[in-house]
This record gives sequence, C-alpha cells and structure tokens, in this order.
Amino acid sequence: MFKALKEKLFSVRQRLETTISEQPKEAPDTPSPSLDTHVPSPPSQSPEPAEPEEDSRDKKKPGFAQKVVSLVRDREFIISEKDIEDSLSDLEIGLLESDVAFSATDAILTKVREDLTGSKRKIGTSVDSVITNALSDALLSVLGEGVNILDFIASREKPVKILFTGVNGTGKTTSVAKVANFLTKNGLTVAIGAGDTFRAGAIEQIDVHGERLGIKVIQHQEGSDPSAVLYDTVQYAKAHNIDVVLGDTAGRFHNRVNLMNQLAKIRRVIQPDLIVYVDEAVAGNDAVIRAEEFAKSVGMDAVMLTKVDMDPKGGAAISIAHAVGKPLIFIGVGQGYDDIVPFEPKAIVADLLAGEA
Ligand SMILES: Nc1nc2c(ncn2[C@@H]2O[C@H](COP(=O)(O)OP(=O)(O)OP(=O)(O)O)[C@@H](O)[C@H]2O)c(=O)[nH]1
Repeated sequence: MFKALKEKLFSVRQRLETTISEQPKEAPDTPSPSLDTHVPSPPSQSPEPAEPEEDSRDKKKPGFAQKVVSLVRDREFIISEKDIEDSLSDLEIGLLESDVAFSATDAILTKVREDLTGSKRKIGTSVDSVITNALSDALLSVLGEGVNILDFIASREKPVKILFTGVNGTGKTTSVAKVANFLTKNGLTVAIGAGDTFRAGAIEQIDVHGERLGIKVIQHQEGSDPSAVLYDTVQYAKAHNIDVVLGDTAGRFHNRVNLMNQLAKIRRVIQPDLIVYVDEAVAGNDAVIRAEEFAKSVGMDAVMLTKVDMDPKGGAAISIAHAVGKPLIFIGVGQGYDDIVPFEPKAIVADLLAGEA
C-alpha cells in the first residue's frame, strides 16, 4: 500500500539523516564558530545558561550558551532550521507529487519543522529515531485520531443506522457489502436498505451481495423514495433485533439540490447515526476536493476511501480527513468482500515509516 509515498518518505528520512549526521561528530574543546555563525561571540561573563532540559525536543530556539552547554558538556548538538531546510523542500515536493493536498502538506511541514528545530542529538548516536518521530507525529497530526467503528456501534442504541453516500461509480455499493461482511464477522447482525433507487441496476447489485453474504436486503422498486426504503429497513431491524442498518443511497453530483433534499429527508425520517462519504483513492486530489465540497454542501460524519490498493500515491488517504475535519474510517483494498481495512492512523503511519532509513 502507498508504495510511491513510502519511497518518498524513505528518501526524505535518508536525506535528513545524512544532513543532520554531517554535523560535528566530536565535541571540540571550545565552541566551534561554525556551530552558529549568526550569533555574536559569547560575553566573557557567563549568561547563566539554563540547565539543559531533560526533554530532547526542546522547542525553544537555542541560544548560543545553550548550544555550548549541549555541545561541550552534554556532547550533543541542537538541530537548527538551516540543517533541515533542503530536506523539508524535498518532503514538500514528495508530498505534493504524491497528491497530498496543499493544506495537509503545509500542516505536515510545519509540524516536522517545529519538532526537529531545537531538538537535540547525542553526538555519535543515530538521528533516525528523532526524524522518524517527527515525521510520525506530523503525519498523525493530519490523519487525526480515527474512529473505531465497533466501539462507535457499541456506544449507540440499536439499530445503529449508517448511511453511505458519495460519487457514483467509486465503489459505494461494493463498500456497503464489504462493511456488512466486516460487521457480521465481528459478531453483529446487519440489514441493508437498497436506498440507491436512482441508478439502474443498483438495487439488483446490492441484492446479489446480500444473497451471497446471507444478509437481508430491503428493497422497493427502482425510482421509489429512498426514505421509504430506509424507513422500512429500520422497522425490519427493530422487529428482528438487528444491530446495524446499512443504507445505500444515490450520489448524484450533477444534481446537488436533489441530492441534498433527498439526504435531508432521509435524515428526518431515519435519523442516521453516521453518514459515510465514499470516494475512490485513485482520484487523488480530486477526491479530496470533492469531499470538501460535499462536506460543505451536504455534510458527512466520516469517510471511506475505496481502491486504495490501486493507488500507490496515497495522497487522498493522507489528506482527506484533514480536509474535511472528519475521520477516515475504512479503506477498500481490493474487490473481495474481505478487502476492507478499518483505518487506524497509528498503524498506517507505522507502515509508511517502516524500515531503517
Ligand atoms: N481494486 C478495487 N476495486 C474496488 C474496490 N471497491 C470497489 N471496487 C470495484 O469498483 C467497481 C465499482 O464498484 P461498485 O460498487 O459496483 O460501484 P458502482 O456500481 O460503480 O457505483 P456505486 O455503487 O454507485 O458507487 C467494481 O468492479 C468493484 O469491484 C476496492 O477497494 N479496490
């Protein structure tokens, strides 16, 4: 997953490691002027340097005295913005080339700069963990905390109603089936409402999935009111003590007003617990822009990205939660029912930064 993005992050880590490691390997007897050419010579009277802090990520801009203490006494040096400037440019280009949105790229760069500048490295030790931690924190800051869907469901009254909406053709119907399969494998009972009554074939498609998975699909005729279909599904779920209702809906972007009206009506009628916006990772930055528009005009509570297996860049997956301010809950990673992964930011970041730089 995200092969190209991983390679770019790897090369940035290597470059950072090289540039930071090129700093003095041995502490000189006296402070080397090359350490900081921009500051005046130290006053003859020691300016009572503060005790060096225990925290190796001291964010304050280091003064000359602090640098001297670090270098001579503690045999460590302080990373300056200048040391990492070129690597940060590489990181910026790498992220943008990977289709990471501008705002997410900016947030990542700001966090890496903040984390690394002023942090200390023991002379002779590897800087990899310092760099990896900074990149990891930065990526996590844009991915957010994530949501555990099973905990979410457990916290709500049954049946928990989850609506799927988004752009046609991105794999929304398949995603409803995958989520249904995931939930039943986790011990929950599920009913599906065939609420995409607009697209020819959508009802039949979800019905076939339901049959294969042994999950009840409530359906009306093509062109019927989706609110009515989903209302009936909720009634069925209540009558049969079903844990979760998954509602497919149409995602007609060329007719925004209709879509908004339709969703507004569904909201009134069944009061969904969660509205999941579905789009495909392969659309890259376009998916992020579409999601932002959708969040503004229609609203959503969470995002699912499909076809992540076909997207080596990973830009949409990195940017979308940051762009819409809602968590990415699932990613689709193939065409089978089991090809779905709950999106766990920590696991994704660990995978992105796996391997020694
Ligand atoms: N590789 C891959 N293919 C997927 C994934 N999710 C869906 N697909 C495929 O995408 C194609 C379209 O998916 P559908 O669910 O049929 O979506 P659709 O019918 O085009 O449109 P909507 O249901 O309206 O979104 C199908 O061939 C799916 O198997 C995924 O995560 N990875």
